[in-house]
Amino acid sequence: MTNLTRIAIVGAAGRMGRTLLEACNAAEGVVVTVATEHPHSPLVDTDIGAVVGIGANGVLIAPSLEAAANDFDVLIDFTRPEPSLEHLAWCVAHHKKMVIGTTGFDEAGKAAIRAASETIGIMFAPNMSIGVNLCFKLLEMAAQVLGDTVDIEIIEAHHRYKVDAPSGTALRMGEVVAAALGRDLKDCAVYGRQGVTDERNRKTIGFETIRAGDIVGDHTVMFADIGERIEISHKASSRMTFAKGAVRAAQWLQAQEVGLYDMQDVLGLK
Ligand SMILES: NC(=O)C1=CN([C@@H]2O[C@H](COP(=O)(O)OP(=O)(O)OC[C@H]3O[C@@H](n4cnc5c(N)ncnc54)[C@H](O)[C@@H]3O)[C@@H](O)[C@H]2O)C=CC1
Ligand SMILES: O=C(O)C1=N[C@H](C(=O)O)C[C@H](O)C1
Repeated sequence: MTNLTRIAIVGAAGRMGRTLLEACNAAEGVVVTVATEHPHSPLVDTDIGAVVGIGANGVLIAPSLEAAANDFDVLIDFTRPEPSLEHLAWCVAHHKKMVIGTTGFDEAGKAAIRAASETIGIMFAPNMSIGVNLCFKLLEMAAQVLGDTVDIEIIEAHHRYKVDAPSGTALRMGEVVAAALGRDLKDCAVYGRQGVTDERNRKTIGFETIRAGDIVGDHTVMFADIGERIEISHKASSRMTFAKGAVRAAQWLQAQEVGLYDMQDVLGLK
């Protein structure tokens, strides 16, 4: 009986894919046995270790998961919603466990993930850093103590290449705060402001998005009253914090039954 977890990384040449390979390489008990990229990528058929700069490891980048059914235990997916849902369907068909870090799913995509978790084990989280998941707990406490007396604003900043807004983490922060206040985020979210806005409605939760340069990922939730304000902030300075969390999640998920889990489950924060 071995504790080795064999990992497949899809989107392996992306920003997170590359960092995941480095994280797996540095971790004990995991080995990357499968790597894929978009079928039109010029990197298909090249060695992923050589691409990432950690030295050739004999794992060639494949254009799909088609030939990989017997070659890994847990799939890690940080791509885009559309390919993630294709990978999800493949994992259901082949009874493979899946860690999903992709953000930007619509309601139908999230429903597909929930449905798939009746057949396979899935760990789905918009942010896999320990710090952000601790912040979710702090936010819950802050919202419960401060109640409806404060104005709540969520400010996030990311690199120029990010394609979804607000970030998945910012939206989850909004959900956590809204739930603690007995609100539904769908009814109280305000995304940006412009022109004549009228005075602020204290029951709303505002979102502001910054896209600039190479910012890895900053999130601040502001609880502002008259006379004082509290800010809970997290700033990621390296993608390795997300990658280490994803690798930890894959090892944890290997031992779990069918079901839908998040990073709070992995970290024992529930
Ligand atoms: N949950 C978390 O902790 C984190 C989540 N993310 C999310 O992860 C996602 C990816 O982020 P990045 O790595 O920055 O993006 P990226 O654009 O650098 O990487 C995505 C990769 O997926 C590849 N890809 C696209 N279609 C594919 C297919 N059919 N098969 C295989 N590969 C395919 C692309 O070619 C690209 O290399 C985003 O949704 C982002 O928001 C990012 C960081 C942390
Ligand atoms: O796209 C990114 O880079 C990140 N995306 C995640 C999100 O949308 O919350 C997590 C992290 O902040 C980096």
